[in-house]
Amino acid sequence: MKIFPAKTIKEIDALTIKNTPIRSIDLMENASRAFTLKFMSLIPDKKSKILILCGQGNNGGDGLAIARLLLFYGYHVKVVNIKHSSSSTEDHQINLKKLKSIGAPLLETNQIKQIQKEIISSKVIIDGMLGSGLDRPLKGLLKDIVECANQSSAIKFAIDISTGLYCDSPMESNIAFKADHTITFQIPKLAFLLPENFIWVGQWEIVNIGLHKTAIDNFISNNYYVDSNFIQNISPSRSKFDHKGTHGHALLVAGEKGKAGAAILCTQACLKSGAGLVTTQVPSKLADFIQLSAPEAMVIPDEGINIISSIEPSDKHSALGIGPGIGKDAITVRALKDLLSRDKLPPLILDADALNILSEHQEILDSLPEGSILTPHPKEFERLAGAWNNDFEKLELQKKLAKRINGIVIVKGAHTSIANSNGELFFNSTGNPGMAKGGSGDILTGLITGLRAKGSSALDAALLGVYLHGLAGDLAKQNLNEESMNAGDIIDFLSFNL
Ligand SMILES: NC(=O)C1=CN([C@@H]2O[C@H](COP(=O)(O)OP(=O)(O)OC[C@H]3O[C@@H](n4cnc5c(N)ncnc54)[C@H](OP(=O)(O)O)[C@@H]3O)[C@@H](O)[C@H]2O)[C@H](O)CC1
Ligand SMILES: [K+]
Repeated sequence: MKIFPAKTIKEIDALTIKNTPIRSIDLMENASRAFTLKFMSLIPDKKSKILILCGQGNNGGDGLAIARLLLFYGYHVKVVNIKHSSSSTEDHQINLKKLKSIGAPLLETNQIKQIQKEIISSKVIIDGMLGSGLDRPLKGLLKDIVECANQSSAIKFAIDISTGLYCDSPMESNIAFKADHTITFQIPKLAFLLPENFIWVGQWEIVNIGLHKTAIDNFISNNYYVDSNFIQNISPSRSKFDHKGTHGHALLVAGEKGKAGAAILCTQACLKSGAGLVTTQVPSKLADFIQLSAPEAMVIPDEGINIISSIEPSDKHSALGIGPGIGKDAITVRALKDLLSRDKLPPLILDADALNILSEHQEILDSLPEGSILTPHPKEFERLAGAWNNDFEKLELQKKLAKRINGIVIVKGAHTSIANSNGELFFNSTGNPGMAKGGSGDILTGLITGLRAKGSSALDAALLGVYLHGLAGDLAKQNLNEESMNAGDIIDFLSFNL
């Protein structure tokens, strides 16, 4: 699914109105109906007082239409038409007229005191003040209203996007409506995918409003939201006469004394990727643990008893994953440097301590072969790429690093982002906070290495690996809950059943 900036959404709107064809007021009605149905599924209680705060633009027009629909369904609604501007849009005016014609409880004012009184007495607040048309920081009346609403304990919903939040650029002032839920229209907004905006966005969901498909297809975007439809197009398949030799041979280099678990989890996850063969190289002391915990895998005991001392893939290895639990001993650093000085290498996946070694020896970053995949968590990413002032800047650093290595950079977290060297960004839709535990990253590395070994391109292996890893985490959560699920449980649920 493409992610578009506010400006493009406006253009898609206009093309939808022209080509569907549909009147602009009917598109607003579609959007308002879609919001209302989703809202009703989340708030079935019709007795609690719902306050709808409406601005003078089309976001406010949506708010007025939603009020009419909720009243129709028997909800207890009060509407405030906030007179923050002397003019309002045409569709706003039409919906205001309709609302008045049914005698809806309506307050039209620019008096903060009156609005405060309504906020204090409401159990649910719906924000229809400003949407994607925001073009300057909040101040004056709207700022006061947002501050007052944020102090209320009411459940808060944003129509399309919270008032005060830009769709695709950083906030200039640190104030926006603090939504618990955002119900957005058809196109995900970049702002929703960034950790710093979680306090304003809350849980967010997309509803379809009937935007013109060709218009969406024709606009180019560099940002994508990776959902199950997206993944279905890149999922690998097997054919009848395949054998283990046709599905690649993954080599993993992992573990040091005290970190056998990282190597075990990585190996077990790699075995779930569908790769034909999996070999894990570990310090010799750990070899038996791998053999016992992953009998399907082969093991190469390193000459180092407790550390990795050399990394020597052969022609038969079709991908090489390095890093989980390897430590940063000088001998291991040497082994990684020697590896990267070779002419011919299998596709690489680098994680954990391999990344920390790269951070401390930035010169070897430039010797990574084309198509390498780096999988840092935010702290590892900061060590590699430097600090950022806001999450938009972080995305720029991520794209820059992907370009520098001519490969893929995966920054892990909620909505893990994946950058390629063409300046494209992909945001994952699966996963949950229960996965933020030791070992989770080792599993991702094993899985992506296996997918790469099987023949997926670097980008596809990254997208598929991150998506399936998150999906398995979501299944583990369903069965065990976020607190009690362990990283190892994710492996049990790894599956290509989308
Ligand atoms: N395709 C869709 O997604 C559809 C979305 N819909 C809804 O429409 C809004 C966008 O509506 P729009 O009228 O373009 O914009 P807003 O309602 O967000 O803003 C209106 C005007 O408010 C002024 N403005 C901007 N920033 C501020 C501010 N900080 N303080 C005060 N006022 C502000 C500005 O006008 P000015 O004349 O004052 O400059 C804006 O133009 C979208 O979010 C959806 O909710 C449609 O209903 C259906 C299709
Ligand atoms: K809003």
